[in-house]
Amino acid sequence: MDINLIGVPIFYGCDKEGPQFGPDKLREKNIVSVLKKHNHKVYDLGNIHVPKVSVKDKFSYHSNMKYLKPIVTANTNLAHVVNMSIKNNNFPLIIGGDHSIGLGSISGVSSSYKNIGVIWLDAHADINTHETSPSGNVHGMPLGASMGIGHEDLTNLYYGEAKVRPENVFILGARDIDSGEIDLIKEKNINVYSPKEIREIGIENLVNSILDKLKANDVDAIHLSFDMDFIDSSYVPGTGTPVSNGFNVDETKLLLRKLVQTDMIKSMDFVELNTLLDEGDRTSDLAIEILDSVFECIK
Ligand SMILES: NC(=[NH2+])NCCC[C@H](N)C(=O)O
Ligand SMILES: [Mn+2]
Ligand SMILES: [Mn+2]
Repeated sequence: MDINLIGVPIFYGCDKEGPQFGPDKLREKNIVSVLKKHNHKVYDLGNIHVPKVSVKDKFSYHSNMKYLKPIVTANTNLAHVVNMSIKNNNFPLIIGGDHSIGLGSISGVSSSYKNIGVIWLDAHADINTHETSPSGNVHGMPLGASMGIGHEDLTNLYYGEAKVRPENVFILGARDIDSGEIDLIKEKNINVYSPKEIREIGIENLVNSILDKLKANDVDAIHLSFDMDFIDSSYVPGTGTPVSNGFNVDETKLLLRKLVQTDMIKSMDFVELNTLLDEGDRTSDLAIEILDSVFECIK
């Protein structure tokens, strides 16, 4: 596999400094050589430009979407790089940054395929809108916006259509869901599995059933979006919104490896590493360990 490493040094979506250092931290930890170990060619495309705006302008663009304008700009740039990466037959590995960048990634991926699936590994559902969000943080909105739900500045990103059909979205590991999101999950019949439900079904059974459903829906590629807070909070001090009752490290690796072994995953986000909150380099080292394990299984 020819991998394009794409960094997105942004924290505007979570309104907490730290995630912007994620891409360079992983480079410092030799992410490129770790990926190359598994016989991939790796091209580091560098970091997407993120416009600098002052904290004073947080609410200047919208009253319940903080830093909206620079988020839209950075994500539009990201979408185009991701689209070109796939058109050139590469595998884009997008390193965050906060999870607002899922919108740019998915917009780029969806331009390259007819009908994509999205598997979102996260303690959160990230389907809030400006109307339901309790925080005004855009990193809680990208998956909803990708399905065409929310404010038009987000839903029209890169091109003016929904990027993924709700029936092709699978949220795994969710255990901290806001009330507006619960309503939306019911209304749109979105597939959500908590860690407890995944353990009951079994990791392998779940992956098989997701793949069967996506194939029945005629999906031609799957985008995998991995939020570090998917993992239980006891293992990931270096993430902005940690949640307990998550998977341990081995379960996480097993799930990710089973997912990529389907050969349907054609792009991946890795987000919400906050180096400023980390205990030493514990979470950064774990990030490397997980990516090492995942890319060992990608052909
Ligand atoms: N990508 C994340 N870590 N998202 C956390 C979202 C938290 C909360 N649901 C909100 O919308 O504010
Ligand atoms: Mn998230
Ligand atoms: Mn999350």
